[in-house]
Amino acid sequence: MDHFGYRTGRLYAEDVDLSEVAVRYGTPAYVYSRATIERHWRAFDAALAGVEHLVCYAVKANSNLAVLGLMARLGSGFDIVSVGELERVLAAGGDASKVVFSGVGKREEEMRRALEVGIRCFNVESEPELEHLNRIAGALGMKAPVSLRVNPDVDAGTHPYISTGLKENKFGIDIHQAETVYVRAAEMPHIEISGIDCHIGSQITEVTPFIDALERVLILVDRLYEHGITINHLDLGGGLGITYRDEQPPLPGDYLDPLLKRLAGRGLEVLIEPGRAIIGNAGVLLTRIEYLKHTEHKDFAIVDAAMNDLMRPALYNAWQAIIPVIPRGDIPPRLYDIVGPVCETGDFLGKERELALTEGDLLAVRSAGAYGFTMSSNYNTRPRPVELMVDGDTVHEIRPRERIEELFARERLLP
Ligand SMILES: Cc1ncc(COP(=O)(O)O)c(C=O)c1O
Ligand SMILES: N[C@@H](CCCC[NH3+])C(=O)O
Repeated sequence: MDHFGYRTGRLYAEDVDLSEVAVRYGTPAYVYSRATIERHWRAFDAALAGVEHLVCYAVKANSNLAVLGLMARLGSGFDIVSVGELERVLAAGGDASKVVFSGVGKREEEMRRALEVGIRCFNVESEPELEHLNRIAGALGMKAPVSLRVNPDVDAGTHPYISTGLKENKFGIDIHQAETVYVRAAEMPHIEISGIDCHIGSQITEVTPFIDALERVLILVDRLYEHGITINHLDLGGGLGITYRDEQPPLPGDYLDPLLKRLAGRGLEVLIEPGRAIIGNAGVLLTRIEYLKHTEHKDFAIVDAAMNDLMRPALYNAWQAIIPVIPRGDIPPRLYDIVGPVCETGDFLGKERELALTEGDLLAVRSAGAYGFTMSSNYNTRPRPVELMVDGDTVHEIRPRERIEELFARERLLP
């Protein structure tokens, strides 16, 4: 459930008319809804209310400081993959002791900074990384809290580019090797084993892969007890999908209940790392039609947003709903490819969409809150869009549109 919908023939975010937003702030523009973000976060938190838990929002999904600040005020934890994300969390008022650090390639300075600020846990993804962390923590005279991210070899049934829990993926430690690595970790003087972590992929719309992964992880937990290794927390990762088109992913409670049942009586704290399911449907990308181009074979709506602003369609052939901000009934619909101005054939936001359009009309690309702005670029020297947060009837400009001069301000001519 989100807070976007039509009122008197116009698309609103909460109590704000998006056609007015487009006039005031220009297009393209990312618009997020605070009420939607908070509702989604609370749904995860409530689903875990019966156990000790921490919802660690996956910062990569949308890392604007205003978004992170909302999470911090809700008491959220954070899943980060770089020191850059860590600094954002801290700048937004996030609590370092609620941060978990994932990622296959953590650099030395990143580990050091994370240790210094006292993060909750490192999700270690390989044995060399573990050894490295042990050395760095030792040099600082500290112990690093660790969970190993295990790769359970489970098919998450998602796009191959966003599946992470298959044995051929680069992520995590093969579940069959994890026992040995845990035993080694237990012998390392500057490593403190805290938990076990498992993230199998993104945009997962069934519960079964999560259950399969958990069952494999629990076998490992039992074997670790036999070695005298105690696990305090279980990090179930993120990955719950959203409705882009007609997918019907489980609600947070329906996804977590069967997992909690399998954990009953174990006394493990539960961590989760949702990103997309919190922020994905809490954002839209507003764009205006520059030209309608009719060829013998196709009709194109050329809009002012492009693949550099929203990369998912080009990168994954992802389908995201594209709807008019002010639907019109005065002309018949046609099948349009909605394309941007970038010089790439892959620069499309949607293909073969049935829409009634004229030049100057506004469109909203839905489900753009997650992996939208964070994956954007300046390709073709295009300033990235303004980001706006709607809160009731108020609009906050949470990142102004970039200015062209800023894009090359750090570059230098040769002498
Ligand atoms: C380690 C880790 N945790 C959490 C997430 C968040 O995933 P999602 O946005 O699908 O919930 C990701 C991204 O897939 C990830 O790599
Ligand atoms: N960027 C991907 C999700 C990747 C998740 C990161 N592990 C998407 O837009 O669907």
